[in-house]
Amino acid sequence: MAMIPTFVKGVPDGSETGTFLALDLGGTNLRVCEVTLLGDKTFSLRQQKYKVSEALKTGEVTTLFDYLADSVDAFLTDTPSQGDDSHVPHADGDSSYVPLALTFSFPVEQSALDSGVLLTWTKGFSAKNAVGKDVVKLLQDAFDRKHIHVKCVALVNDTVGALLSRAYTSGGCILGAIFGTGTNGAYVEEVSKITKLNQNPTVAAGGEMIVNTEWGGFNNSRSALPTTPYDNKLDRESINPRFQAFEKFISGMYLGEIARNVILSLIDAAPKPLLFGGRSSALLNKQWGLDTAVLSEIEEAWEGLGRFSPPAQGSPEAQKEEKLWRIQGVLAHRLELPLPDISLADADIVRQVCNLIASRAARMSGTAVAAILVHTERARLWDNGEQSSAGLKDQGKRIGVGVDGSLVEFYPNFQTKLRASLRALVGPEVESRVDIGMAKDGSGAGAALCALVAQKQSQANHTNGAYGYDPEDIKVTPPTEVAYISSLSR
Ligand SMILES: Nc1ncnc2c1ncn2[C@@H]1O[C@H](COP(=O)(O)OP(=O)(O)OP(=O)(O)O)[C@@H](O)[C@H]1O
Repeated sequence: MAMIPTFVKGVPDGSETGTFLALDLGGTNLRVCEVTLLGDKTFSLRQQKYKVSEALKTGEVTTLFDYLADSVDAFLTDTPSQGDDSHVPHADGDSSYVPLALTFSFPVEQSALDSGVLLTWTKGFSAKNAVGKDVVKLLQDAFDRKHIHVKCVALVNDTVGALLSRAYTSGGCILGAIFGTGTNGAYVEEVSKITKLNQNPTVAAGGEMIVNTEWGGFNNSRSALPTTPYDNKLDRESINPRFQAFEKFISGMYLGEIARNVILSLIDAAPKPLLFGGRSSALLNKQWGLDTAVLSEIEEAWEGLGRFSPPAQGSPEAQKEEKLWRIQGVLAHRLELPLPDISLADADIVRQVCNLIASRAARMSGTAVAAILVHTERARLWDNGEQSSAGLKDQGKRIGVGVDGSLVEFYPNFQTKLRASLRALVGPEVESRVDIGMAKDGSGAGAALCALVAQKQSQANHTNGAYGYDPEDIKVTPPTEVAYISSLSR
C-alpha cells in the first residue's frame, strides 16, 4: 500500500472557525462548496454539483482542469451569496485571491500541504499527461490561464476530509474511510513511525500526522485474497488491470459489474440456462450496464426498506412471494427485461447473488478498519494463538471512525455487516467502543479544515514555524481578510 504522508498534523476538536472554498473531484461527482466552520462542532455549507463527462475523464488533462476552474468561476458568479455568513477570506498575504482547498480523491504523493504528484488514475479516470504532475499546479495554472482570482492553498484526499470533518463534528476521530465509487482510508499516525518523512526537514519529529493508506491498492499482488472468475473478468476488462485489487472487491464502481458478470454466467450456463430462460437484455450485455444502486434497490425490495416499506405481511410463504414480486418488478425495470422472462425463482437467485457480493464487500471493509485498529495498537488480532479483544492503547476509550460514500450510506445493512466482520476480528470489547459515523459533506468541511491548516501554516511560517493545528492559536479569520463572494465574482 502507498501509505502517503499528508502533511496534516493533528486533528480538529470542533472549535475552529472560518469560511473557505472547496473543490471536490470524486469518482462520480464534482462539487464546489463554500463552507463556514462555526466553531461549535457545526458548519454551514453552500454547494453546487457539476457533471464530469467521460470525454473529460479520458481526454487531455488541461481540458479537465480548465473545466474544474470554470466550475469554480461559475459557482462564484452564479450561486447567490447567503448574506453575512458567506464571507470568504482572501488567501493569506494576497488580498486579491480567494483561498481554495482541492479535495482530490486519487493517489497522490504529497510533498507539502499544497503540492502533490499524481501517482496513477483510478475509478475510470485516465486523463492524458497527468500522471507525474503536481495537481495543485495543474489547477492553479488553469485558474491563472483564465484570470480567475482563486488560489489553491491545500490538497486534500477525501479520506482525510472525512477524518477531519468527523473529528470536527464529534470531537475526535482516528480513521476516515470512503466507501463510494472507490474505497480508501486515512488514519492518525505517530510522526516518529513514518519512516518516509525521515529526510523531510520541514517536519518536526514529534506529534502525529494523518497518513493516506490508499488501501484500495491492497492485494494488487493477489497473494492475500482469493479471486473468482467474475472478479478476474472485471479486472481484465477494466482500464487499470491488476491495480486497485482491494477496491475492485468493495466499491460502488465495481459491485454492479461483478453482479452483471455472475448474472450473465448464469444466463449462459450449460447445458441449461439457470436464469431468465437464457435471455439477456442490451443493458445487461453492456459493460458497466448494472449500477450498484440497482443491487441496493433489490436488497431494499427484499428487506421492505425505502420505497418498499412497510415490509411484506402474512405467512412466511406469502411474505417471500410478495418480496420476490417486488424484486421481479425491479429487475424488469432496471435490467430492461420483459416481465414474463423473470420467474420468482430467478428473482430469488439474483437477490442472493447481490447479497453475496455486497456481504463480501462489507466484510472486507471491516477487515480494513480492523487493520487500522491493530496497527495503531487499539486492538490485537491473535495473541499466542488466541483471539484477544483487549484494547492495547487508549483502553476503555471511544474510537472515532468517520465514513462517507453512497455505498456505506445507502446500501442496506452495509454497516451492520462491516461491524460484524470488525467484531469477529478485534473482539466484541474493542468493536463496541468503535463509533462509526457518517462524515456527511466530509470532503467540503474537511477541505475547509485543511485550508485552515494551510492558513495557519502560512502565518506560522512568518512567526515561529509551528505546524498544523495548535489548539491555543487556531481561531483566525480576521475581519479585514474577508470579502463577499458576490463581490469577488465581479
Ligand atoms: N443507493 C446506492 N447504493 C449503493 N451504491 C450506490 C447507490 N447510489 C450510488 N451508488 C454507487 O456509489 C458510487 C458513487 O459514490 P459517491 O456518491 O460516494 O461518489 P463519489 O464521492 O464521487 O465517490 P468517491 O468518494 O469514491 O470518489 C457509484 O459507483 C454508484 O454506483
